[in-house]
Amino acid sequence: MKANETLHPSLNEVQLGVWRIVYTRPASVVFNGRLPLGQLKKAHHYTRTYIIPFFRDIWLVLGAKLFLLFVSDQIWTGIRGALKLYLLNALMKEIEYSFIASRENGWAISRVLVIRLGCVCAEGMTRWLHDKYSPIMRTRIKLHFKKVIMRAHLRLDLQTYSNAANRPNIKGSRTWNVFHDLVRSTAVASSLLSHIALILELARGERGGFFFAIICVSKPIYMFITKDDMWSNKFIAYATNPNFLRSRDLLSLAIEQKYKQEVLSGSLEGYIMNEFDKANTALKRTSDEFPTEAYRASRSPFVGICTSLLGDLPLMYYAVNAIMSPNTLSISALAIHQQTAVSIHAAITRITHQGSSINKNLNHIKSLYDGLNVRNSIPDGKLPYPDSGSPTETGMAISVRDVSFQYPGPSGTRFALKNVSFDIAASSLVVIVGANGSGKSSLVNLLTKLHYPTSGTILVDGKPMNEYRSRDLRRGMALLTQDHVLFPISVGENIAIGDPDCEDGPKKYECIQAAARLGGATEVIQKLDQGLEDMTEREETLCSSPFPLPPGPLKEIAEKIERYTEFSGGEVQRLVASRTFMRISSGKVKLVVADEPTSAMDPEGELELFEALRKVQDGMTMIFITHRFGHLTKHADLILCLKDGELVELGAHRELIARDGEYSRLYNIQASAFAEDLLPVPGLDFSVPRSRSAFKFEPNLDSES
Ligand SMILES: Nc1ncnc2c1ncn2[C@@H]1O[C@H](COP(=O)(O)OP(=O)(O)OP(=O)(O)O)[C@@H](O)[C@H]1O
Repeated sequence: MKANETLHPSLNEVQLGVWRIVYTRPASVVFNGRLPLGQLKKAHHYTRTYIIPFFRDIWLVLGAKLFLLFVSDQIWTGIRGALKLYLLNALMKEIEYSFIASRENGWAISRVLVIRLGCVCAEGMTRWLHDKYSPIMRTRIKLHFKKVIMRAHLRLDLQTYSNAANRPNIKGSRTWNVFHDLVRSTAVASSLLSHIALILELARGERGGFFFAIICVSKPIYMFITKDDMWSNKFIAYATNPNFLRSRDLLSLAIEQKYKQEVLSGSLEGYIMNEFDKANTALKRTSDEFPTEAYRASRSPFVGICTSLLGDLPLMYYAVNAIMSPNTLSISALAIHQQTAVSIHAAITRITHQGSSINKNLNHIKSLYDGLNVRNSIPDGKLPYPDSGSPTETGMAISVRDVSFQYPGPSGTRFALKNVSFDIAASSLVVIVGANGSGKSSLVNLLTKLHYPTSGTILVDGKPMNEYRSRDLRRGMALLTQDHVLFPISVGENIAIGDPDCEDGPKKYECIQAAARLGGATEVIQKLDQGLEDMTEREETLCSSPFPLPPGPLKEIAEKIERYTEFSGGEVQRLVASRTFMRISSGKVKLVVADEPTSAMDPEGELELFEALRKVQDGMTMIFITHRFGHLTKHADLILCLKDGELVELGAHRELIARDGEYSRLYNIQASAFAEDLLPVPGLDFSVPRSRSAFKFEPNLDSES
């Protein structure tokens, strides 16, 4: 936010040291004579749509017995404090009475003692039950909601998924905490109510007791009233001080690994330290404490002094009372009142904390259930693919009719594609070229139904794409991009997952080996300790003590557990390409799309991959995106040349060279750099450069044309 921007009337702002805090104004607490109907309606809607389904699901997962056990345990936890205080009060009174009256009072004391002991035993018993059954309940709830959340994530298409608001913003492990927190609110509420009941009960039995009770609860009430609104409302805090921001950036330059190489090679150590000192000197005495700390330091001492004085008020009252009219209040009453006041204070504090955590928890539940009901933005059809009308022996035929496309959300403000039309014949080899940002990837995202055109139509085998079942259509496609990654599973499964329907057995193993060969990954796998069984990177599994492990056998075990194989960018692309060949081996693929899948590969690997793909092309349409003009462009049946989201040229290589337009311009930029260095290579139907590190392109094409 800029300094001169005016603030919305619903917001307040305050500067604390280097931080600017903008927060929503607290809602008016003054009752204006009308029921806050809007709020009530909202609460009703929330309860019906989110809270009841959440608790119903948990009831079903836990079963009635465990559910009720948990809830009653929480209520008991809430009231047992007040009950114990009540019994303590009774006990102290009886003891006091026997002292003052110098009379034996054994029976009454024993009776109260036995009840209190029963209460303490019940407390121990419920704690044991809680410890025994909580892990069972926690596991059941977590597992159930993990599955629900996974399903909610998996069912969303890419276009819908890219909007973070459509994704459940909660982890399975968090659901237990949400449930626990919500039920704990009943414990806090019952604790507050039972302590209030206790203090009223105590007040009833003493002369002046009621006034004394009010004095005892004055501190928690005062703290509740003077509670700070800023942090309990929605707020943002952002650093505005340029010197603070600079010193923070310089710190990250010094300590973050990603900058290390450049800092070292540029000998920037001295510069960074000097600049850091300069920024800190310029910061002068402006506090860079975290906003909450800075706020605490900025508060007036008045509230703190009043709070402490109110805490001591019961003692003062008792002392004055003892001087003025002795014997009106008992010592035990003072102790119990004080203790009750402390408990009420604790309950009120917990209720205020609970308020913000309830809000957070309700938002988690909302995002969970909303996530389950989000409608995918890409329409799904009913037709199976390939349907009875599609030719079985040939690849996918595609027609793009006047398609324009704009990415959803704030980032997609301009059209990535504008009025694009073309036809791709079944089983043809198509290459898409164009400068960076010209719309190549966006186009294949539409052809593979990962995104959906803003306007226009795409026909697949003569029928609109959205008439087919998305799942079937995607099964008939294989997409290979430079961004594809290895999954956190074994290397073998990373390849096998290309054809998830392939049944385990020797045939599957052979298919994996063949796919690895075609993807150029055989050597990569041979280098691994456990071959196909090797694990790729995975989520951390090690849980160790918070102290750093000293060198020794324990550390060695920990290192072994954390070990996984790291692959270079080119090796990852070879393994991912193998996955695509595995997919192709399923026999269901009718369209292969490769979006610069060899960007990190060496020239030999790239050449082999393109050759392997062309060899298996039979019965499939293939679309390649490339910046490198050469083997692919020469053999392409159709080249689509994009510029600024528009299809500016289409045709075969020679036609486009002859046209002397955008394609020819891009081609000549590359060709001119290497044309003189090329020699024909025997055994290949096109020439490759003499040097393996040289950029490959197709020689003599101009002269041929
Ligand atoms: N997820 C996205 N959200 C919003 N805009 C996007 C998104 N992806 C791409 N764009 C925009 O769409 C336009 C076309 O991008 P696209 O990735 O299709 O180009 P490209 O030709 O594949 O580029 P490159 O050669 O660099 O891979 C660009 O202006 C880009 O900024």
